[in-house]
Amino acid sequence: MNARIDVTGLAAGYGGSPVIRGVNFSLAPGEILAVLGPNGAGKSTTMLSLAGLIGRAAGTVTIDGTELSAGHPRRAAKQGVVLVPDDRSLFTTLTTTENLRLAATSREKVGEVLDLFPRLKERLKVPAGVLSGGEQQMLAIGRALVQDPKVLLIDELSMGLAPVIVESLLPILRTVAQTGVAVVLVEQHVSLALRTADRALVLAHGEEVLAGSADELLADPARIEAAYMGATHAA
Ligand SMILES: Nc1ncnc2c1ncn2[C@@H]1O[C@H](COP(=O)(O)OP(=O)(O)OP(=O)(O)O)[C@@H](O)[C@H]1O
Repeated sequence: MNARIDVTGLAAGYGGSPVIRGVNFSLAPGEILAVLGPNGAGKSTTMLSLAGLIGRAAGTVTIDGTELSAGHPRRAAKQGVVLVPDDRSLFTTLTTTENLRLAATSREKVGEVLDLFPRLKERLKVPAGVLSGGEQQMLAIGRALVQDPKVLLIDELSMGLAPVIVESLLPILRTVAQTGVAVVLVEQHVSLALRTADRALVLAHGEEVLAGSADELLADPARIEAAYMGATHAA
């Protein structure tokens, strides 16, 4: 496979104690991977480590074959790995336009994002803090996309949103992937995530306990349930 991101034996944690161990996956341009697992499984820790916000205790990560800098969020972003964090991290007193322009690599990128999210075009002069939850999530994803990512990491897109809003946002990730971006999606809504993704991996207690194609896993909910309980399966 022509990997856009290749993660091998990733371990990371906080204050010297590893939380995740032995996480492996490869993703080609245009693919979507769902990272699933129960609370505390290490999903966010995986994302924070890939984005350089916490260090790497072990393992290698490459982007288009080049080693990704560890523990340096700005360098990771320059290499094309951009995170939409679960708290969305918007500048709430700045307007939609200002949030996008501050992050953008070019004006064209802002235009592309506004074409992807027409709703934001109607809210350009509104402070981010006044937007609805769904609009804030569009803006958070937009802020990541204007940085022209090769790998887009999205932590809990559905956080605090009504299922109907989540259902309307997830297909946009497929549109983004079709431009060649590899998308890694951490999600609590298992079936929504599997319907959006090409492949999935399930973490439990910081380790990979199940991996497979999204279609395969959707067809076999008992395997997912067992994995959530921490049982290990062959891929
Ligand atoms: N800043 C931190 N310092 C110390 N331990 C942390 C920190 N953040 C998370 N942890 C611990 O790391 C483990 C994994 O947490 P993480 O947030 O990665 O899990 P998660 O799978 O994303 O869970 P959730 O779905 O609840 O967000 C948990 O035991 C958590 O308490």
